Amino acid sequence: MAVHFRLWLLSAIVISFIGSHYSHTLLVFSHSFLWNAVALYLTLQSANLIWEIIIYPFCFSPLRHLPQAPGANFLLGHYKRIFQEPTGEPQRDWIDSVPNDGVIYYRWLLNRPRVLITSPKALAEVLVQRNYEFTKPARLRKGLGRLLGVGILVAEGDEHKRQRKALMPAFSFRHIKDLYPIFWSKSREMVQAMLTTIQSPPTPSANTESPTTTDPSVVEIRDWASRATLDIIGVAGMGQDFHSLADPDNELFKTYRTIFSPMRGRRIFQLIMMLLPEELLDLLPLERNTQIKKAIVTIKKVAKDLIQTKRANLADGKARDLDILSVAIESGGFSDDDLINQLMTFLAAGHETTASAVTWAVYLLCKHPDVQAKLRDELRSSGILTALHSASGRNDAGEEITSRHIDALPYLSAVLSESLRLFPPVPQTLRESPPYHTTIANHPVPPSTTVIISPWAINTSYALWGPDARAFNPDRWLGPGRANTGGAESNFASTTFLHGPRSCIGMGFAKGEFACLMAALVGAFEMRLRDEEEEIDITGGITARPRNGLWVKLTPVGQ
Ligand code: HEM
Repeated sequence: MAVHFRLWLLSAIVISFIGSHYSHTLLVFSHSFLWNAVALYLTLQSANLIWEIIIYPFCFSPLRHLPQAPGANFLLGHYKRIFQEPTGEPQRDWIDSVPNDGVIYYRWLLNRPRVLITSPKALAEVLVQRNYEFTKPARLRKGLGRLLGVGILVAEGDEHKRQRKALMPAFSFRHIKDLYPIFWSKSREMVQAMLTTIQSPPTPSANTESPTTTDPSVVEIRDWASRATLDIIGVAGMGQDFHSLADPDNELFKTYRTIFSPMRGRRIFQLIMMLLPEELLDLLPLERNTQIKKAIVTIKKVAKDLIQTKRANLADGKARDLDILSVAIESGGFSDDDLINQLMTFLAAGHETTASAVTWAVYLLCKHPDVQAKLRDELRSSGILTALHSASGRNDAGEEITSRHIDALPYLSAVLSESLRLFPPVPQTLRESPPYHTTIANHPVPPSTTVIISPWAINTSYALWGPDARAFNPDRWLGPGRANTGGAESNFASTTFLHGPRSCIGMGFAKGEFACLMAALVGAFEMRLRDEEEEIDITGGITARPRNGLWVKLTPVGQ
């Protein structure tokens, strides 16, 4: 759009200039260069819009021959559904209802093209074989970079490869396994703090966002999960405890809560973001802009302090750590500004996602009390409950809980895999085809077309998961050879963490902390929804969440 704008403006100026100096037949307003240029620019721009919105999509685009989602409007495309429904929901429907062989075509507002990837083969092509050809769209990079830092999440090509290589040691298999005692001790801290809260009279800061709750045993799960995961990424990823579990008024936590909370008019804001030139968007006097600018100052300050402390520790010759920050500093590949950006990325990407996973797992367990009870039985017979409830935090054998104990719980693993399948915390992500004509699954795709990867849709596709694709069935992950596949034929049937060189670098970290947090929650409490009949309204930008939070009634259980 920006290129076209400049191109048309330049053409109008050049034609007006030639007209006013050499050939008056080119002029509409014979005596004014300026008016002539304006008239020409508007004409060219209108012609271009008619071409882009109507003529090209309906008469020339090769995408018009692809299987198409039904119900499009002449000008709005499929945008009405996309606007009204939770992220990924229309795609979840289309993937099952539109016969296709790897891709589906639909149209965003003003018929902007979208190619939805549906088959494992096409996913492998875009995410693995040709990963660096299909980049993140510039607008997405700018939007993410603004909030999450210009770090590994938004880097492309060789720069991405370099950053990933430098950071990988912090995510090695062995190192992640060594972090389990931290995950477990924070999980215990969380349930102990919850226990204290539900046993004391309600206060505004204990049951946050709870204007209506009078029952102290009802808590908002997402809030607690976010505090726990923020503390975990602090301790395990950066060597510093933010203490947001102990102090819900912690500034960093409150900052993230503000920027990640579902905001009024989010869809409208997103729409403005997509349509306005980025430079203009930043200048608008919107409350959201003010919030983000304030948040960035706070987060950058925290990141800067972390770097200074870590550098001082390293200079004092204190023991070398393998946390993300130490690894990044010691790689020597990042300036201080780069480090701040990486920390911003890991702080946000590393806690909001897992908090979302915990929220949805608790939701599913409330909806399926039989599964919840069976899981608690497994935890009890493994000795985890003893460790959870004992003052020392050790099990009957006097051991502290490590990856060896958590990884030996097949039903826990099955429940979590099934929950991550049905409610992937990142419901959708985008790519852009290269700036030349290409193909996906042998179908022609025009330059710079937006490509949609929808874990929300793929993970519940009937074609990939069979007739019970949308049911909560942890048992599908049990039995020989099923622990990693859930019985699906392809690894690409689940895209919760994506695949390939840009898959989630924190997957092992996330799975470890998720398992510990859920083991502690289920071990400590019997959980029921506050309103059993309430339909959950899903919202979310980067991560999916219940619009009004997840309010759960907790009843403490013994060993
Ligand atoms: C259940 C929890 C999580 C889920 C579902 C999740 C999901 C994802 C997904 C889908 C992506 C790819 C985004 C894209 O390319 O469009 C991603 C990337 C990433 N995630 Fe996670 N994530 C989780 C937890 C974490 C944690 C705990 C960390 C850090 C400790 C982390 C750090 C990152 C980073 C740095 C990237 C960018 C990787 C790259 O581009 O090379 N994530 N995550």
